Amino acid sequence: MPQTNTTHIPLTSADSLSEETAFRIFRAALASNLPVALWRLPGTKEVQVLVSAQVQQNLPPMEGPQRGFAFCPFQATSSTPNTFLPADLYFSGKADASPEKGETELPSCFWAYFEKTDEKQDAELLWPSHPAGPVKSIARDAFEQTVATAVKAMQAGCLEKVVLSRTKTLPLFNGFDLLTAFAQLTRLYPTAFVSLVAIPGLGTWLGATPELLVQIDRHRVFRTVALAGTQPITDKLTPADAIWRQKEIEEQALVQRYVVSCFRHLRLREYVEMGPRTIIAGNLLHLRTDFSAAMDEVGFPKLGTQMLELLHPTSAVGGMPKAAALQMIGQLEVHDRRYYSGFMGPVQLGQETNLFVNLRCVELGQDTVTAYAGAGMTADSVPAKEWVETELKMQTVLRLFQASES
Ligand SMILES: C=C(O[C@@H]1C=C(C(=O)O)C=C[C@H]1O)C(=O)O
Repeated sequence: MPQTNTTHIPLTSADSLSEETAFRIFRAALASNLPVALWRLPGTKEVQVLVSAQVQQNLPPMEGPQRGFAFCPFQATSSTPNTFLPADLYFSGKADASPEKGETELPSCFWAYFEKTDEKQDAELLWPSHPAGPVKSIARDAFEQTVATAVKAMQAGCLEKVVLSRTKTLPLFNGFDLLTAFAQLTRLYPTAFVSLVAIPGLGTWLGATPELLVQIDRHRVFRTVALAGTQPITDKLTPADAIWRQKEIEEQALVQRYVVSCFRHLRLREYVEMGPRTIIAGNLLHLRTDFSAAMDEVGFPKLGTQMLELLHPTSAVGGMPKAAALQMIGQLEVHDRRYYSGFMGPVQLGQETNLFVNLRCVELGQDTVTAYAGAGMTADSVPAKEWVETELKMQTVLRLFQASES
């Protein structure tokens, strides 16, 4: 079992045994070059894992019957396609559960590695990376100039909000261990969706996101959120004491209105809206409005699939109006976002679908780690503050790579 130095939630021995089974499955999938997803849902302890014999490029309906894991980019291209990993092997991480097989048999080499990995835990894991290598990064001055350009466009009334992102690539430190990093994130961020996805030819992504995109629970209740507005947590500040500036209130209200516009588009009125309230996400506070609708009662049995199509990319990662914001992102960002600010998560596993926006994440190269983070800009944005905000967001995961930064 990998050593972790952050143990906020003590694991019982049954938990650590099933975590170890999930990790063994993950290692065997990497060794046999198979697509694999490992995750821990917010507020739960179980580490779940899924392996596929091969990936599909079309997403099935989110309401079933197909079970699997969706992994989709910000914008699909030939080098970053939408992917769906069918659940050819799924382990729920529950203490009394055993791995369940799906439709397609995994190759025998997977089972050979699965038996073997027990003794060879320390063998170095080789994970897939994107064939084009790390994306471009931007220097502070240039980023701030870019923000200033966007602010001018918003002051001129061309658009209301745009989310601009940047990246930072560091060399990986000696002795970096992928599964230890995953385990550390699960302990550090009990309310985040913690994930590690490795897909041959596409790359390996690790993250702890606070943002739900689409949930369909076992009672067929649909949920989504409008998350935006950011401030750092300080020692004295509890969510109840947080004071928000007009800029953040407006920024979050734009996302909230965007979600409402998606419901309106479907002519659905009977949804429940709660908030906004302040929530904690690692070292940051955000404003969040929660939405829900009982799909069958409101006469929208496919609401999850329909809303997913309308929501992504939300104005929490794109902007408002959407088309103008996406165009500006294409013009001003120097990197391809790949799977950052896309969405991912289990589909119809444990009778639920849970898709999250891929934020607070890093992409792993063979000997590099690239963090991605963005911030919502409005006409009132101050470039230097937006740089700091993206730095803080990157720290959510990059703090595990501190040895890389020295
Ligand atoms: C874009 C990111 O986060 C999003 C943008 C936020 C903001 O602009 O305040 C807050 C939360 C997220 O919806 C990111 O983490 O990279």
